[in-house]
Amino acid sequence: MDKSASNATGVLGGTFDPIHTGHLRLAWEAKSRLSLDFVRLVPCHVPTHRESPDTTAKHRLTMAELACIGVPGFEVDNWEITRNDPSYSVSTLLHVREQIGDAAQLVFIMGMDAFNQFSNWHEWQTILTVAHLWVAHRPGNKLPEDDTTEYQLLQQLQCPADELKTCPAGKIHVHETTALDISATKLRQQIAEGITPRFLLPDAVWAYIQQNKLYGYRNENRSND
Ligand SMILES: Nc1ncnc2c1ncn2[C@@H]1O[C@H](COP(=O)(O)OP(=O)(O)OP(=O)(O)O)[C@@H](O)[C@H]1O
Ligand SMILES: O=C(O)c1ccc[n+]([C@@H]2O[C@H](COP(=O)([O-])O)[C@@H](O)[C@H]2O)c1
Repeated sequence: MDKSASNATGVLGGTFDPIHTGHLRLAWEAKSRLSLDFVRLVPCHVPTHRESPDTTAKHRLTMAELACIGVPGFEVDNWEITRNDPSYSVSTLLHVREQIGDAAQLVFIMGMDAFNQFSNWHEWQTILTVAHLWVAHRPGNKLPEDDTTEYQLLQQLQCPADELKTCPAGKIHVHETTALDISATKLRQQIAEGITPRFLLPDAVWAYIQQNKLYGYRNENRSND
């Protein structure tokens, strides 16, 4: 069976602590521009590259699920969350590749901050044999410096978005995604300081944070939430 016909898939991995509009818009623009059938949001469990989040994997997974409700083609994949080993993207992408077949387009979606560290990732060369990279500019992030592996990768593999549709893996597109200066770090700080993050993340996610008192949310003196 040709599995490629309707399986063009994007993968957005993240800590999602919490998921926010910057993530969703990033995923949506990739899906829309590349006519992807699905985008899987994959919350990571045991990050290898940063401190473990304070928020439990279950909360981060639930918030991602809430964010995807009613968004056509968006799915949450609990593959990393249900495993106890380190969350390496190469393993996740090999797993997705097995599910969608060799011929389908597979695109790993990331912001420029993540791409700037890409050559430190576990088995990054394998990732490029399994998936394309869709790299979005992010406010405050610069293109890789010219003495870096990431710069060399862009020299060799960067191409217009449409070229990602011509083969299953191995190319990189840098996209002028709508600039949204939103980060989970800033949101966590704002919530702890009593500043409402409304409209920077989906209403359902904000309601969940309030109900579960995440990120130091306290409901006293909060009349305008
Ligand atoms: N506002 C944004 N615009 C474009 N890409 C983003 C944005 N926010 C996050 N991303 C990308 O989404 C992926 C997952 O990000 P992550 O879950 O770490 O969110 P974050 O906001 O960067 O979190 P934190 O501030 O905790 O590091 C990364 O590839 C990151 O570059
Ligand atoms: O596989 C790796 O070595 C690796 C190293 C750094 C980051 N990643 C992945 O990149 C994604 C974005 O990471 P972060 O820190 O921005 O949430 C997330 O899915 C991480 O698991 C993966």
